[in-house]
Amino acid sequence: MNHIPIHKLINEVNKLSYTGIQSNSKMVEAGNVFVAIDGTAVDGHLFIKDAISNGACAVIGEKPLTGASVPYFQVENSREAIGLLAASIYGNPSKKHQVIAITGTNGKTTTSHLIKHILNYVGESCSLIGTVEYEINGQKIKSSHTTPDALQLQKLLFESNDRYVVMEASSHGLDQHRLAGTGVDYALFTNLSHDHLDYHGNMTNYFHAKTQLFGLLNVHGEAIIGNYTSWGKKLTKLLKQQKHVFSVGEMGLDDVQLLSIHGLEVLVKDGPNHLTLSIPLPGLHNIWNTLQAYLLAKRLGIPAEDIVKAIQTFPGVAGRFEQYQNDVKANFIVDYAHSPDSINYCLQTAKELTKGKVVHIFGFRGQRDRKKRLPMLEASVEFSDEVIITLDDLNGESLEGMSRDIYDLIERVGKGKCKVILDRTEAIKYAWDTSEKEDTVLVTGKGPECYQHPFLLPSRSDRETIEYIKMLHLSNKILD
Ligand SMILES: CC(=O)N[C@H]1[C@@H](OP(=O)(O)OP(=O)(O)OC[C@H]2O[C@@H](n3ccc(=O)[nH]c3=O)[C@H](O)[C@@H]2O)O[C@H](CO)[C@@H](O)[C@@H]1O[C@H](C)C(=O)N[C@@H](C)C(=O)N[C@H](CCC(=O)O)C(=O)O
Ligand SMILES: Nc1ncnc2c1ncn2[C@@H]1O[C@H](COP(=O)(O)OP(=O)(O)OP(=O)(O)O)[C@@H](O)[C@H]1O
Repeated sequence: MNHIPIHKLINEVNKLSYTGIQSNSKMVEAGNVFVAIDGTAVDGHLFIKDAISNGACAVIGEKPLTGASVPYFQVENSREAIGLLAASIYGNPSKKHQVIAITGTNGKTTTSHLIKHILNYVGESCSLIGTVEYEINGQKIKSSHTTPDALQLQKLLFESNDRYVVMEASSHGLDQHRLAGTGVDYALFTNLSHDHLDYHGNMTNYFHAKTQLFGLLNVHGEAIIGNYTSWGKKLTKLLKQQKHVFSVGEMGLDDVQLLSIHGLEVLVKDGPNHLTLSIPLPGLHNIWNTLQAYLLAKRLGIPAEDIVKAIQTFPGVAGRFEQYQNDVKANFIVDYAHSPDSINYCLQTAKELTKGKVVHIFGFRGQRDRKKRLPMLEASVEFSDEVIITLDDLNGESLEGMSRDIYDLIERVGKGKCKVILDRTEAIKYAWDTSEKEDTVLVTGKGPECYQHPFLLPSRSDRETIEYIKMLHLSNKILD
């Protein structure tokens, strides 16, 4: 246990041999060390007795304990202790990789996929750990969390034989020390805007959680900051004294400076050089994501011309401004936006691409940051011609409560533009039926992911619904 800072040790031991670590008493097996976590829902210290009766040979926790029948290590932070212990058990696996970790409210997934694509393009192997999936040694694994818990993360790092690991560091993950014991070589910050305040309480705490990533940087590690928001500028200022900081932005001081935009091409200044980059996905937000991936790749030593070519061949990410064009009806776009800022960016992008009207279909995720519902609707009303409010996952929130909230918000900021169709598939069908060829329908929510509850049409995701309606149309069936 000499790799974790121990405050107090009860029932001293000379040498402890153990068979594994567990933070859930129900999963403890003979010889495991049980780590008690004072969690967001329950206090794991309440389950110490259960863990011991299930065979725990030692316990780690934060709170004073008397009368334990096994050694008890009292530490400052149990979640951090798990990470440090797991890293040590697996032989500090982050050291065998170049670890690139990305944080920020939006853009983590897109930027991480871009980076992996560039690395693969130049023949490097790269693991990916993030929202859509984990990919280790070329094998895809279903993702449970954007940032896996400390035990799983260290296991993935251990199993990976890839030279590079690019991972998303969510604010929950950082706050819960899921990266403890991970040395980071490159830490990226994309942006910060209103999200997850149900967990963090306010923007200052949320920002603070994000900044923790930079404390994990190795001595020669580099910070790559999106300097295009006020939070990015604040972070640059904060880190500039002690870290190697590089930035993308609109100012002369930025290492990669955006000079001008010409459709899907941008002119940028990279040090003394000017170059033109083709941006593989529409929208200003994707310009920033691409420039950040470009700068990171430059810092890795990849020649600019290779990066430019790699970016041109980027296929995009499922559900991130994914377009479904057809010959008869509107252009449908499915997007993962679920914050006011991302809705803003997506709708403005859709508007720029559309000759006709822009219709926005979305809902509010149940049991998540209720304070973002109003600014989400405000953004939607401001940038679209028609808004259709529907359901997202309720996550246990009552349908009555959600409906009440929807109608209250429409009453406040709807400006006569909003229509409510609670069945998500019906909402999409309505937009299909009423749209014209020159219109755009933006459907935001879970992108390619399935919704929890079934809707009227036999499809589980927005993508499936659009494909189903298109198929119905093509086969000329009439749906009542
Ligand atoms: C709110 C939140 O983030 N919770 C995460 C947190 O749970 P927790 O430790 O606080 O759990 P808890 O239920 O309070 O229990 C406390 C402790 O008691 C233990 N226990 C409990 C019961 C028992 O009988 N015995 C026992 O030992 C539990 O195992 C736990 O160790 O730590 C767990 C281990 O890392 C996570 O699995 C869990 O994620 C939950 C499932 C979750 O949904 N998290 C989401 C919000 C999340 O993390 N999302 C971000 C992305 C966000 C985004 O950008 O969109 C992510 O990285 O995925
Ligand atoms: N740089 C950006 N700035 C603002 N919005 C963005 C940016 N990049 C992407 N978005 C928007 O946010 C959505 C989610 O993007 P992405 O999945 O890349 O971000 P993320 O940080 O991984 O999100 P999450 O944590 O919710 O998984 C996109 O579908 C798009 O609408």
